Amino acid sequence: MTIASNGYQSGFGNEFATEAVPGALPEGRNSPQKVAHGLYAEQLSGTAFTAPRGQNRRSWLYRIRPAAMHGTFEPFVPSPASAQTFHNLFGHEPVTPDQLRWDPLPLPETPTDFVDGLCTMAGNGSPAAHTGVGIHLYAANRSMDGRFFYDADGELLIVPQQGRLLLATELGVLEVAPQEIAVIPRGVRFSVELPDGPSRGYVCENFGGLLRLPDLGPIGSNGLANPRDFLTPCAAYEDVEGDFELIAKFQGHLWRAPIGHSPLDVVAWHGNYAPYKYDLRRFNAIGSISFDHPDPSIFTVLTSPSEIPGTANMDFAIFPPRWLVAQDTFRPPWFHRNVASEFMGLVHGAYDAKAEGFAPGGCSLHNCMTGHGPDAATFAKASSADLSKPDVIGDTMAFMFETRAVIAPTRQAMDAGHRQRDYQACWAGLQKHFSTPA
Ligand SMILES: O=C(O)Cc1cc(O)ccc1O
Ligand SMILES: [Fe+2]
Repeated sequence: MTIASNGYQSGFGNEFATEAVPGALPEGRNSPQKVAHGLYAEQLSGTAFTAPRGQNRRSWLYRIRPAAMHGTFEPFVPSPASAQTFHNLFGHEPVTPDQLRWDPLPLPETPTDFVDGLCTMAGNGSPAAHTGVGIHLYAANRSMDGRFFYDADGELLIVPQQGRLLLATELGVLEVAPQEIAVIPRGVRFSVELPDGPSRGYVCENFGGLLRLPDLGPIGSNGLANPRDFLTPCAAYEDVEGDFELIAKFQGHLWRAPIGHSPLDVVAWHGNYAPYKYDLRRFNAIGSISFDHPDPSIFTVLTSPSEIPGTANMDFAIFPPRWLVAQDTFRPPWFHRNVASEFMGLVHGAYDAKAEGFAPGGCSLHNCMTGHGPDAATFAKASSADLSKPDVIGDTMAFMFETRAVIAPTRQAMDAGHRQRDYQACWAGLQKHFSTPA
């Protein structure tokens, strides 16, 4: 099953209007007595009805059958019937303050689609509390076939690391390649195809405030991720019947229901609650042109606000290619401890704070007040680098999910064979250089 893409519309959070069949969108009203072409009208709300206008998100869908039409949900049993690895089972045991790092999740050897291939690494908060995040990896080798998924627990920020994803959603088709990201709003049904075969990446499941562009403050009206570079699909649908499966993630657990038709049957829609994608290479990186390495908030692509102004539920920041020109400055990230907690991944190339051991597809976790920073090799090199020349970090794309709450690793992440149990050794070679002056 493949739905052809009908292209994209540009802009972040716009009031989009799109129809795959001319005349399918009602004019001047949302819910006429009879919708054109015999379609059903359905509202999909992503925020409270009464959320302030600037944050209110909803879309009107004109579809072949309403979303209510499916069989009874029962607990989803994965196939092969191994343990369910996609869940929100974090925060129930003591969290180590150690620095943690993992090699890439191995690609599967048995047939595994996107939903089967999700593996929860860490998280905080809960879907019930509408705060926090679930952090997952995926590794898959086949397209979802007759299977559709939605996440009622949060929006999904998907960061492919290997292989493109074709995300066929109710609101249209997104093609997302490594170095691009996609966001699927809470509740939107979709199916994932893998045009490049074995694929893997990262997913942040955001239980909290919807991702938005950060304020720019003194930066001004342009810069960082520019709104027009966000792409939302035009309406595209399929009209197919069959013996299909609808999988829901609801309150931390997976459920399945039979469904006799494809739920990707939205012929037209309008509104501002819709999936989108963004090419991280379009990020306008801004940094120091005098001295000192800035805080990484300067690289925020999207932020999920909390109820405390300036203290995000989750910030999605990237470390893209850029020039380093700062003078009399240790140019890579400094040693630091933060109140915030940091889960990092690497999509491409090498990361400037870690000379070795942080591989594309790998990830690390540095929690609240846990000391971290450049490894010994990076420190030695940068402390004696020639600062009379600018440095270019050309071939890189790292990212961070930074949260205000501690990110608790799951038991399966702690026990995983790909966890680097010797990670702390990367700082062991840092020498003592000081001796008290006589
Ligand atoms: O720990 C990290 O590597 C992420 C990070 C990067 C940076 O440039 C400044 C602070 C920070 O936490
Ligand atoms: Fe850090």
